[in-house]
Amino acid sequence: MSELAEIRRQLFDISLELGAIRLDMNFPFRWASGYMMPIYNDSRLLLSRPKARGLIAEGLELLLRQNGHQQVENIAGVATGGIAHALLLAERMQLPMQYVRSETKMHGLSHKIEGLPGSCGEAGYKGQSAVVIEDVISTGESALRAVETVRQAGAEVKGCFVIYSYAFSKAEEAFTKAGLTCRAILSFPELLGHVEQQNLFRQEDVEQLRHWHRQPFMYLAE
Ligand SMILES: O=P(O)(O)OC[C@H]1O[C@H](OP(=O)(O)OP(=O)(O)O)[C@H](O)[C@@H]1O
Ligand SMILES: O=C(O)c1cc(=O)[nH]c(=O)[nH]1
Repeated sequence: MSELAEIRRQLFDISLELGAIRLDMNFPFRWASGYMMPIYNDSRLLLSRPKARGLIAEGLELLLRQNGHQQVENIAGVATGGIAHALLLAERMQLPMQYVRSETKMHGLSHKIEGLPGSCGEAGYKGQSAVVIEDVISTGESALRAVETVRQAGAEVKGCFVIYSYAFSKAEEAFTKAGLTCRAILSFPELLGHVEQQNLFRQEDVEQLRHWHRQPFMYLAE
């Protein structure tokens, strides 16, 4: 088993043990995008386990290396879900870290990006490279908004790296349009493989989820 596959296996095990991944076909969860969906992954729960924190830092660094970005100069987390994960990676790689708010702060120093030294003006990154770290990718809108903010602040964004992605084609197309790759340690199709192999969900739930994933944005319209 590759190093990343082993990290993936352990992170799925911990997520399922913690109850971070929840299914409810009858009372769906409201997502940030407003859609009501039958599954929710609270990846923030992983932060409660030192073991998971280590695996996340290792997994993100491996993904960066696999994609040739080990020389990146900045790690930027998407607020709020991506902040802690970005910090874990920045600490491991001993790199500067920032986080990107969804809205500009309306008091204090009026920042949208926190952690940039100097005036944090439009060109705060001064042409340096950055990667954007997010916890979950559903539609990809939150991460791509942060990418745009980091670009506007003068960074060359090398890619987006995340803990868990639903791997929807809608998100993949949005990243392609933004000229960016998004790589995840864990994905929904891998989750289904993991739970099926270990018989962790009822087979009818697995089938329903597989069906849902083909046309997720039609879920309640069916
Ligand atoms: O790909 P998307 O469709 O944008 O959805 C994913 C986003 O949703 C969640 O954030 P949420 O807005 O719930 O806030 P939080 O990070 O502050 O918990 C998650 O942390 C991602 O940022
Ligand atoms: O799209 C979302 O809001 C979302 C989905 C999910 O599974 N987990 C999460 O934290 N956010």
